[in-house]
Amino acid sequence: MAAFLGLSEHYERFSASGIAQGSVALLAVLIAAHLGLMPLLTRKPRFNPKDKHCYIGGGSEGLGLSLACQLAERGAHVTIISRSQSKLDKALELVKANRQYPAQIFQAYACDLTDPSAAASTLHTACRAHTSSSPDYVFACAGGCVPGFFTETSAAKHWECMEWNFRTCLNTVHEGVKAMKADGKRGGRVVLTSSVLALMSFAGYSTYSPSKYAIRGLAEALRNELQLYGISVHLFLPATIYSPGFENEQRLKPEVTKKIEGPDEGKSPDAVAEEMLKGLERNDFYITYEPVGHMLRNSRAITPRNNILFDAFWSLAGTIVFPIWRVLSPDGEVRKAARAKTVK
Ligand SMILES: NC(=O)C1=CN([C@@H]2O[C@H](COP(=O)(O)OP(=O)(O)OC[C@H]3O[C@@H](n4cnc5c(N)ncnc54)[C@H](OP(=O)(O)O)[C@@H]3O)[C@@H](O)[C@H]2O)C=CC1
Ligand SMILES: CCCCCCCCCCCCCCCC(=O)[C@@H](N)CO
Repeated sequence: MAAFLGLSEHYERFSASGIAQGSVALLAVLIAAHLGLMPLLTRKPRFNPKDKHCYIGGGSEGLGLSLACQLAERGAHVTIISRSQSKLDKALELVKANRQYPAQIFQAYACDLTDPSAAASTLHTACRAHTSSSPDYVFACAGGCVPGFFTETSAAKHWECMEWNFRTCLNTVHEGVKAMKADGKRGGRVVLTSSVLALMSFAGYSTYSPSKYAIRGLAEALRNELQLYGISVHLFLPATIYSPGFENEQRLKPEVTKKIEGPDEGKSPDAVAEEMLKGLERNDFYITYEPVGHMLRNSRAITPRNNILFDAFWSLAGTIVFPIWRVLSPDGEVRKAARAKTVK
């Protein structure tokens, strides 16, 4: 066909040229990146909580408490925060039961993390028991869900849910990162708890999903920016967790919402906390642990396409273009700035 069109000569010249060889090399790099080989080339410090100060916002129940116990079991110093002192007292006993060695420090502080100044003073107080004035790993787990139909939920309640999830996360992480930066601590980690409902949403979650999408947005910006200080950022995206919080939300949940999320099996807080730790060991940025999460993380989920054909093309183009651009521009520029120490 090419010969018929008189193109064979052009083809031979093209294939011998640097452009063709360069393209093949670029394609090979792309495929390697997509196979997940890039992390092998850019080695990050391994996640090991032993002897580390792990600071958990929302650690007296559910996911945060399970996480606190598992971190204690792995030899970490653990601080848990929540609003209610009575829940904290009970929780701290459970955390202490996982002690591995006498010098492990376990603390619990009552604080409403929606309040930025209370969040700040609590973090600094917790660090006083330690040699370093910043925690090593910060986990933002506080929050919850008030499902309901959009118009049947007051605008004030919508905003309250935003504060409950986004503000508690923001305040915890903001203070933790400022302290790490002031200490010049590298190798710190920040884990933001969002939900699979930050990758798709449907009826009943108009109060909740926006706050979880906001956390996802924060994680995206911080993953890039905190390379300035050598801090890794992770976004945890769990599906249903059978926690005390979930029992409350079930009482308010419209039937239609229950039907839609019916196929989701759900897991215990212990099992979900274990999945978070596995994700941290893999050094994943978006941590998902079941097929629904993996599919949502890699697709446009239930968002309708404008045009199936064009959108399939743009989807493929984006999958190729953005990972390259990320390395060259956002990550490249931030790392360059970090090396040049131009950032104050
Ligand atoms: N359960 C689920 O199906 C899912 C949950 N998630 C998310 O995972 C996280 C944990 O959920 P889950 O384990 O179910 O939650 P729980 O309600 O079981 O526990 C939440 C914890 O956060 C604390 N907390 C809540 N609000 C505040 C606040 N303002 N300041 C300080 N501490 C607070 C609670 O203590 P206290 O009340 O004493 O303050 C408690 O210790 C949440 O962010 C949730 O949105 C994500 C996906 C699914
Ligand atoms: C054949 C098709 C298979 C696809 C199945 C899709 C199942 C939908 C899963 C929705 C899961 C929603 C979890 C909500 C978690 C959460 O954040 C709330 N509980 C708030 O706390």
